[in-house]
Amino acid sequence: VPAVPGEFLLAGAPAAEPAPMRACTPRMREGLREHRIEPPPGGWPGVPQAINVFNVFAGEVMVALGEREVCGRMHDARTRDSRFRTSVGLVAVPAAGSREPIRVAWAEPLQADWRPTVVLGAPSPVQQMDTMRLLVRVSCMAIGMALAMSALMGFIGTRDRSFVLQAAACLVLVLGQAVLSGLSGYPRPWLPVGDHESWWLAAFTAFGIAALLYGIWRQSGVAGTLAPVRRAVAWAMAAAALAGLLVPLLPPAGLRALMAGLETGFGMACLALLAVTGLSLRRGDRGAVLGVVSIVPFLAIIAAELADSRLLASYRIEILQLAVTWFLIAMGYALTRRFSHLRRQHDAMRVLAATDELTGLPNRRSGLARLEQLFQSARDSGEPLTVGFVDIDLFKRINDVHGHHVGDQVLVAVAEALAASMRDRGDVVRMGGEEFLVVLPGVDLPMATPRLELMRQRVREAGEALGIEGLQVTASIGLASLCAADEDPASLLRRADGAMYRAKQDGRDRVSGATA
Ligand SMILES: Nc1nc2c(ncn2[C@@H]2O[C@H](COP(=O)(O)OP(=O)(O)OP(=O)(O)O)[C@@H](O)[C@H]2O)c(=O)[nH]1
Repeated sequence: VPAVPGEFLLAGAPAAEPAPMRACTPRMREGLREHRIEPPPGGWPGVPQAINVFNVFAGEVMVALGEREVCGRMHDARTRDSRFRTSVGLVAVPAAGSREPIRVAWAEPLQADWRPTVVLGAPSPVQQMDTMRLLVRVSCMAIGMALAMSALMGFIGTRDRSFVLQAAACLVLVLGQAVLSGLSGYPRPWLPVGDHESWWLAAFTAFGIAALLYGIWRQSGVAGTLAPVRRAVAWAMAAAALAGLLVPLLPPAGLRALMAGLETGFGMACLALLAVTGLSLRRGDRGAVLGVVSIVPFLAIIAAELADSRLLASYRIEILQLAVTWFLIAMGYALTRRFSHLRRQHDAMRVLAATDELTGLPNRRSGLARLEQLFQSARDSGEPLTVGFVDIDLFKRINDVHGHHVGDQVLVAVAEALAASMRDRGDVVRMGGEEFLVVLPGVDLPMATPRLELMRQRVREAGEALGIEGLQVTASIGLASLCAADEDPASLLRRADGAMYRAKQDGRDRVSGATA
C-alpha cells in the first residue's frame, strides 16, 4: 500500500485477482438447466455486455459468455459480482463479430410460474435498473422495520396485545422479504439460509401468509360477528403456520406442492375475506374499508398471475414486497386508530376517576391533589391561599322530610351555585356527603370572607329556586388561610373544618374564619 498522503485517507489494498468472480465447479452445476441466448445477427458488436439474471430464488445461477463464466447465489453476496446487487450477473466484452451464445443456467424454480428474467444490455442502464430494484427492496424492508418499532413503542405506551402481534407480524414479513429479495445474503449472509433457500422461502411464505390472513381478518370487521368465518380463517391461519413448521421435513417435490397449495389457499382466503368484508361494509362498518384496502394488492397479484403478466414475472420480488409493505402500512394505520381510541378511553377514564358522579365537580381525591399543588406553590411563592369548608345545614332532615331524590337535587343545585361563583370550576370540590371545599388561590382571609358570604347567599337562593314547598337550604362555611404553622394541606383543612363547626355551633347559615 502506498504511503498515505496528508490530504486524504486510503483504505483497503490493491486487488490481486484479475476479476473477482466465482468460477463454476461441477458441484455447483449439478441439477442446473442450461439455456442459450444467441448473439444478434452479425455477431457481438465488440462492446461490454452486462448479463443479469433476476428472480431466481434458490440455488446456483450460472452466467457465461465466451471465456467468462461465473456461478453465484442470491443468498450470499460474496459469491456474486458486487456491481449487481439484486441479481447474479457479469459484464463481458465479447470480440467483435463473435457468435458465441450467452449461456445461463439455474435450478428448477420452487414454483413452476416463477420464471427467471434475464436482462441484457450496456452495463450502465442494466446496473441502474439493478440499483432501482435494490432501492425498492431495501425501502420496503426499512418501512417494515420502522413499523415494527413503532408497534413496539405503541405496546410500551398502551400494554395492548395487538401492538405486540403487529410487531411480530412486521418482523416475520421483514425477515421473509430479506430471504425473498436475497438481502439476507448482503453483504454477507446474516440469516443461516445456506443451501436451504427453498425451505426458508417456503417457511416464510407459510408464516407470512398466516400473518397476512390474521391482519386482514382483524380488519375485515367480521372478527366479532360471523362465527363460521372466524373459525374458517383461524383454521387457515393455523394450517399455514403448521405448514411452515413442517417445511424442513419435506422433499423438493413436497415443497413445490406445498407452495402451490399455499398460493391457492391464500388466494381463496383473500377472496372469502373480501366477500365478508363487503358484507361488513354493507352493514355500515366503515372500519372494514381498511380490510378491503389491505387485500387489494394481493388480489391484483392473483389477477396478474392468472393473466400471465410480464410485469409481474420480471418484478415479482419487488411487487410482492410492495404488496406486503402496503399491507403493513394499512395495519399500522389501523393500530394508530386503535392507539387514539385507547387514548380517548384512557382520558375518559381519568376524567371519570377524578369526577364526582352526582355533581360533576372534582371528587375528594382529585380535589386534594389539586390542593396539594396549590399549597406547595403558595408556600414557594409566598402568595396567600384560602380554603372554605362548606357544609349544607341539617341535610339529613332534608333527606328525611323531602326524600333522597330531593336531597340529590339540593346537592346538584348547591354545587352549581358554588361553581358559578368561581372563575375556575375546578376550585370547587365535593368532599363527600353534603360537604364541599372551595379553594381560593391568591386570596387572603379578609378578601375571602365577603366572597364566601356571597356564596352562602347563592346557596340559599339555589334552594329557593328549586321551588319545593317547605325546603330551605342553608350552609355553614369555615374559612382558613395559609399561615406559617400549616405544615401540610391537612392542617389547613383541619383549621377550616374547625371554623365550620364553630359556624354550626353559632347557629348555622354563616361564615366563620379560623385564626392563624
Ligand atoms: N340525598 C343524598 N344524601 C346524602 C348523600 N351523601 C350523604 N347524604 C346524607 O347526608 C346526611 C348528612 O347528615 P349529617 O352528617 O348528620 O349532617 P346534617 O344533617 O347536615 O347536620 P349538620 O351538618 O349538623 O347541619 C346523611 O343523612 C347522609 O345519608 C348523597 O349523595 N345524596
